[in-house]
Amino acid sequence: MIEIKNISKSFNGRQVLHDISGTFEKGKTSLVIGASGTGKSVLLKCMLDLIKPEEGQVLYDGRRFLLQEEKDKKDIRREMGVLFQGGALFDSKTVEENVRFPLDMLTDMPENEKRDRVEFCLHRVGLDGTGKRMPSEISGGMKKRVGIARAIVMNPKYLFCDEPNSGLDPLTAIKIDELIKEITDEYQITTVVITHDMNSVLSIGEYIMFLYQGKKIWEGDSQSIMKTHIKELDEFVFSNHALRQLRDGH
Ligand SMILES: Nc1ncnc2c1ncn2[C@@H]1O[C@H](COP(=O)(O)OP(=O)(O)OP(=O)(O)O)[C@@H](O)[C@H]1O
Repeated sequence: MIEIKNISKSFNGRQVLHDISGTFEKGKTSLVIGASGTGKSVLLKCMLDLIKPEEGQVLYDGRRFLLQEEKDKKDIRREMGVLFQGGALFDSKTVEENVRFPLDMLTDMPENEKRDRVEFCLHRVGLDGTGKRMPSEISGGMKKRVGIARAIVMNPKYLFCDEPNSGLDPLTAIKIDELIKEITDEYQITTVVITHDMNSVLSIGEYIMFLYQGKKIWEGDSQSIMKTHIKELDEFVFSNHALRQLRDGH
């Protein structure tokens, strides 16, 4: 479980996050949604301690993460997997080398165990037999899968996915969503997904935090957000009437 408590952040005197609190539960896929520029990525970076908020704390299974000594953060950092926006693969490394990178950096696991773990993770994301290929030789959806394999290679307790569907066609996006949800459920990970994809809201949002202009204006599950906040979602998040069409069955 991840708890965020009263996170506030400003840049150059302009407040971009206002007193955000919420709880992301173990074994659930939680979404943070909102229009462009509303503070989703800044919130994620605060949770990862890549940006320092002026106020607030993040607790990982009760363990305070912000403002701790670096040595105290190390254990929690090793329990995190991150799927960065755009995948962030190393272009000069093969698929296999990309996935094993965290094992090389953070563990002294024997070579054969590393090989087995990489093979297992590639298998789990449906990429058997692609280990020797270069990122330039695989599709966008496959790159996301490699990113997911790398994010889970350390067997994380916490998984963060920043816009996992960006740049994907709708069908591939649904498959990536399903994979994230399956993995979350199977390994009982606490997963936080930043998205503006309405299909994700409908299909995988077990808990949704809805941000607007740096404030949390709503939280709950996908059923109730569809019932009670359709107008705000349409206007502030998607701006394209697509949700209304879905709701009305067009
Ligand atoms: N390092 C920074 N310095 C100054 N302002 C920043 C910085 N990072 C983000 N901001 C500002 O904070 C606000 C929130 O940005 P953020 O990237 O979190 O939005 P977002 O909701 O993730 O948007 P998008 O969906 O487009 O990625 C924006 O106004 C942005 O310009």
